[in-house]
Amino acid sequence: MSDQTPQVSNDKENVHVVGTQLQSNGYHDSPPPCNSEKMIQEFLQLPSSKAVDDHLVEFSEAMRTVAKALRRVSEGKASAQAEAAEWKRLYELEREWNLQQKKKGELTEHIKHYSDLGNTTIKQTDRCCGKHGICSHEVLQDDTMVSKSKFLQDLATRKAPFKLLWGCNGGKNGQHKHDIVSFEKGNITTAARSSKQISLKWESHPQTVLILTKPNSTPVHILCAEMVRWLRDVKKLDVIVEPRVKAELLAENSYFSFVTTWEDDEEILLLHTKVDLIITLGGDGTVLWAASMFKGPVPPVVPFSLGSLGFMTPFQSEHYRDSLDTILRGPISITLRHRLQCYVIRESAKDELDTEEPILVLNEVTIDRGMSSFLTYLECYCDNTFVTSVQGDGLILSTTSGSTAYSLAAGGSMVHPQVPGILFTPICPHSLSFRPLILPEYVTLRVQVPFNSRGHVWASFDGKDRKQLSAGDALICSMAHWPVPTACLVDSTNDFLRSIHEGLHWNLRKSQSLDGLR
Ligand SMILES: NC(=O)c1ccc[n+]([C@@H]2O[C@H](COP(=O)([O-])OP(=O)(O)OC[C@H]3O[C@@H](n4cnc5c(N)ncnc54)[C@H](O)[C@@H]3O)[C@@H](O)[C@H]2O)c1
Ligand SMILES: Nc1ncnc2c1ncn2[C@@H]1O[C@H](COP(=O)(O)OP(=O)(O)OP(=O)(O)O)[C@@H](O)[C@H]1O
Repeated sequence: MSDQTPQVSNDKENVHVVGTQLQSNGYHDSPPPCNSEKMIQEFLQLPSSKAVDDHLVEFSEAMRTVAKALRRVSEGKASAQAEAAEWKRLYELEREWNLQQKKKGELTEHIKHYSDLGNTTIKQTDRCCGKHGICSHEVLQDDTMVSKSKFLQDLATRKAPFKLLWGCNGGKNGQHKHDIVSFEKGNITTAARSSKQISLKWESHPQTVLILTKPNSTPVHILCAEMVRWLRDVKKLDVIVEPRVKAELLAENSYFSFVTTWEDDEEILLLHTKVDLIITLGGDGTVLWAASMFKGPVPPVVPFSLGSLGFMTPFQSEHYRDSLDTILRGPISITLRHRLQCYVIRESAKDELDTEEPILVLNEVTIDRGMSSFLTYLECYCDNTFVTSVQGDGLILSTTSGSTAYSLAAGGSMVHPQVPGILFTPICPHSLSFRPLILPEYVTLRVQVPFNSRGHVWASFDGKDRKQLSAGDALICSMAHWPVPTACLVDSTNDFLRSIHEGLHWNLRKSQSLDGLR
């Protein structure tokens, strides 16, 4: 009771103030000044005061409804934008598929052969396996561009076909199953899983190798020259290198004149139609570089370690002959590393289809505050649902391959690269309750810079190509349809575990001793 007394007297003051203000506004008469609790109680019972309370309650309810409606409108707009972008992407895939189908009839003998094996585009997922559950790869071919490209014409015309098999190192027991969930006889089971170790089996000998090298490194240059000789003299293969590397090789010895390269960056778009195998000499950055050169399908990548960490580079350069012998013979275990496809939509865009060129990332797209000292303020949507606002240094949307890179440093989980998913990891969030998320691979994420954002933010793609995003701009991100197949030293799981142990010293701890125990 003694606790309540001061509260009543506070109410008394409040009531007096409210009553006076209302009188001056002319809504109703104010109660007389009161000196006792009894009078206050009586006053509170007055119908006029109740009417004021009702007004206030009604007013605050109305404000809440308006706030809810505004929020729904903004969420609705963002989800409509995300949906439109998704429709555009699907439309483009459809168009691309139709074009390929049209061209198939005109293609040369060997392209027909590839095409007959099947196709792995999004529209083809239900048709990509033969009756033995064996998937074949897709060959995208643009004859007009190929005919313009002299260096590609000079190369052997036939690209080595291969099959992809899901199972244990291509063994007979494992086959790719499309139906992960089965409901035979009304019982739902998940007995058949799709993500078994994938194995690549050549159907004819690979003929063309693209070598990509880390620049400005003497050991890399020496190894590259030696490897090119061996591939040509012993393995009788065609070798393509970057223009910079060809110049370096020719400066060393005119013997290397057989090595081909491209003159025009447009020709890079066609490399996938001729290259059987990509060899990278460098670190993880060189693998990212190789992936970034291919905006569509990517030939299998064999990453040799000549960097400092080498998380994605399991092959040792000293043993390159043995490793390449094994790989050229096949079958090889591969990791299909998923990529993310990112679009920027500017505030000034005419409509949701007016996006900038898509950028594919193997590790992650990061949206951060750059040089700005303000907190980033980002509104995030997943398909049609508002996820959260990020207030902190930024946000990382990462692939599972990238889970061991920047996302890991920001507190994200390490995820096996064969797990399909998108990691949503905040960078230094100014909140005690923000934890990283892992979202399923089929979602489309939208990161919106709201109009009340205090500054610009910056998007970077695998640590490169920074783009400024201003208020009203948005970034759309979803899983790309073109993964990066990387050759494994042993298999996906063994390589991943070895990398986290050797590269990151994961869970390194001295063993407990038995000393002192009875
Ligand atoms: N705080 C951080 O950890 C931080 C900050 C910026 C960028 N990065 C990472 O650097 C990447 C760019 O790599 P780079 O080599 O061109 O730049 P870089 O030369 O700055 O090297 C970054 C380091 O990250 C390692 N790395 C790259 N990808 C990895 C992966 N998937 N798993 C484990 N480690 C990986 C590299 O080996 C290298 O040691 C970005 O994609 C980003 O993930 C990390
Ligand atoms: N072919 C290339 N052309 C241009 N730049 C490249 C090429 N290959 C790699 N780079 C860039 O060179 C830088 C260093 O390469 P990389 O990361 O492979 O070497 P590292 O730093 O010694 O190794 P690690 O990543 O294992 O620490 C990266 O920023 C990468 O993007």
